[in-house]
Amino acid sequence: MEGDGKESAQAALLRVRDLRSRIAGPFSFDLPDGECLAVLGPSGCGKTSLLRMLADLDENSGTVMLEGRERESWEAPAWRRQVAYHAAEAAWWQVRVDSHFSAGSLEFMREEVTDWMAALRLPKDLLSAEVGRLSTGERQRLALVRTLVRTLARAPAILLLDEPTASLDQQSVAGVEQVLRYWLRPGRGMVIVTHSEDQAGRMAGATLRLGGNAAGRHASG
Ligand SMILES: Nc1ncnc2c1ncn2[C@@H]1O[C@H](COP(=O)(O)OP(=O)(O)OP(=O)(O)O)[C@@H](O)[C@H]1O
Repeated sequence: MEGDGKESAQAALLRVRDLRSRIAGPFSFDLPDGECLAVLGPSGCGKTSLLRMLADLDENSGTVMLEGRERESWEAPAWRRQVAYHAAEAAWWQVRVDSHFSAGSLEFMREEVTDWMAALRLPKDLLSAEVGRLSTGERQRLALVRTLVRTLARAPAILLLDEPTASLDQQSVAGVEQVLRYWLRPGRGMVIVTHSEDQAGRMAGATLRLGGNAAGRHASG
């Protein structure tokens, strides 16, 4: 995996060149099909900004291509369905957990959701629980289930994960990583922001290290 205009040996699922906003970048890298890129760097260096630009949630310039197709040729809602941003702190706006899933999706994806809940060490009845009674860690893991359900029927699909295990215990971290590894397969790619070198080593084929001034550059394998 590399940036800087050179062709990567493996076809890039996501290609990023000179992506920047007024606060972060420029960023250039290739994400090969079926791979995970870890983004590391000190607080405030622009990691969240990078993910939000990739998802086209914040104003940005530069080139982003998915499967060789420029982002500008996608309708914005279609792009955000294929390139899903998973925030460090997910928003919950309904009383019950299951009200946050689109109609029928939990039933349709029952098998996968059951597997994920088990791997994430979440009792199945939490899906019908009230959000207000959940612990922080339960909310965090349920938010991941929500994001995964959103992406499951998409191809290609990119998952942009902002510190998905930030406040979790070791067993829950292992569960999240297991679920993410299961999710990653041909036609999919993942960018994970983490403060853990160990997690980057376990999850990612390449690492993008950002400097301290929101100016990061190229991925190194
Ligand atoms: N809307 C905004 N307007 C101005 N500055 C912003 C805005 N959003 C973020 N910033 C600044 O841009 C820089 C990068 O923020 P960003 O959230 O991307 O950092 P980060 O690397 O994800 O940090 P952390 O590890 O603490 O989550 C920070 O200095 C932040 O204060």
